[in-house]
Amino acid sequence: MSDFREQALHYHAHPVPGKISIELTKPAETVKDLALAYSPGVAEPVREIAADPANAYKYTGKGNMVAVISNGTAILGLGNLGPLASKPVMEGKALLFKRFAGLDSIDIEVKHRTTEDFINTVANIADTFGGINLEDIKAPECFEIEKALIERCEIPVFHDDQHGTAIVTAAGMLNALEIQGKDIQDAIIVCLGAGAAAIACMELLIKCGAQREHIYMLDRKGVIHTRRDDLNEYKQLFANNTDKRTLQDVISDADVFVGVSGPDLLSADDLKLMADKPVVFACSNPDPEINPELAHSARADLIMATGRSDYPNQVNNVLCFPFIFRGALDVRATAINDEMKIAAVEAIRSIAKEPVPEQVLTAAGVESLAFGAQYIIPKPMDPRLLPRIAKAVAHAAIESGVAQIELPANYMADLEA
Ligand SMILES: NC(=O)C1=CN([C@@H]2O[C@H](COP(=O)(O)OP(=O)(O)OC[C@H]3O[C@@H](n4cnc5c(N)ncnc54)[C@H](OP(=O)(O)O)[C@@H]3O)[C@@H](O)[C@H]2O)C=CC1
Ligand SMILES: CC(=O)C(=O)O
Ligand SMILES: [Mg+2]
Repeated sequence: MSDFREQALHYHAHPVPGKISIELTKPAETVKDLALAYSPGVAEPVREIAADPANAYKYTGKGNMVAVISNGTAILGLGNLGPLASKPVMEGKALLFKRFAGLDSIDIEVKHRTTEDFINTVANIADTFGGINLEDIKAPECFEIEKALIERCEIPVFHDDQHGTAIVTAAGMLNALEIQGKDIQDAIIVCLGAGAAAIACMELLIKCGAQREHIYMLDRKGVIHTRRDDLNEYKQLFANNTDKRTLQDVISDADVFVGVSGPDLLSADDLKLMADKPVVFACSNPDPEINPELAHSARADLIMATGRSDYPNQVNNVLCFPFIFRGALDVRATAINDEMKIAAVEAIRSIAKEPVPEQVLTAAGVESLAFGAQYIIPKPMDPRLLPRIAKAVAHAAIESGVAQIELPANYMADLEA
């Protein structure tokens, strides 16, 4: 493990510190080049944009640029370690935007005193970008922040830990339940965690058919129930009228466990209490709520997923955010709405049921992958994710009335071939 720690630190430090840099898209070698790129030539697009702000999409990188913005209050499952400490994660998200969707992305870590300060800072710089990906901002402030920024910004604002996680969780969950022969409408669901990811995951599972009264949500104080007087308005939506108080109370005979809380909070004994053929998504990063080896040794009839790349079934928002922004930006969507989110869920789900390309097997280092307990969801390096999700999302944006331009003819056709 310490070897892996050394490798991770070395990866981040060499050959240059960090994971992203800026590249030029125009020649800048000659006097003529500089006259076009800077003074006097740059004045021409300035005048065009001043006359019509939409020209920023024609003459600048705005339309292909996403800002990854955090205040570092919920860095993965590591907690509130501040804005600067979140920078490796935010650079990582920028790397993933570029690698998987060709989107330019820059990380911005914001130090602030009040939530209003944060909102003002982001709203005041929003026009620079084609979209804003909020990241690792803790609940409940994240809900107020996202709502205010959606109202104030003309570009899509998307809190990835809420909606990216929810989309991937829903896609994986529907597939896992199908494999286990269970219907989401009947499933008893335990959600450990009641923050950004938890609330959004459960709301989307409800939109996909789960029954709100079948969901038991827990925070650090235990089960969220109607007699608690310490619940914020978001937790209140999941308050059960129940006498159950502990994880052990609610996990007995549960069909599903979703962990979006912290490391090692689910024991093998807890797992043994679950119903036959359970589904366990232990999504806390970097360390899941239960170690997969421990979980599989406790239950042979289990479908297990984590947020990590080094185990089967990676339920991680990387399967969503690069591609949903690609589709949204390509039709200049003003928002990422529920229709676009559901389109992403269906696109992700369907890919897992199809034969897996050779290059994915090679990248995953396995000989075969087929829809089943060890493969409920596509791998992030699957080249079908980009065209399929982006296209589904762009069409959903057009059909739901938030797109500002039509899709180009044959959109993504070369990548789908
Ligand atoms: N795999 C993936 O794609 C993703 C995984 N995650 C993971 O989900 C986790 C939460 O992230 P996020 O929602 O953004 O963070 P938040 O800070 O918004 O929420 C954290 C929640 O976890 C609860 N929690 C923490 N420790 C415990 C504990 N010991 N027992 C019970 N509940 C606990 C907190 O309870 P309380 O309300 O009482 O403080 C809170 O409700 C992280 O580990 C993160 O890595 C998040 C996004 C994506
Ligand atoms: C994956 C991710 O966004 C998180 O763990 O916070
Ligand atoms: Mg995150």
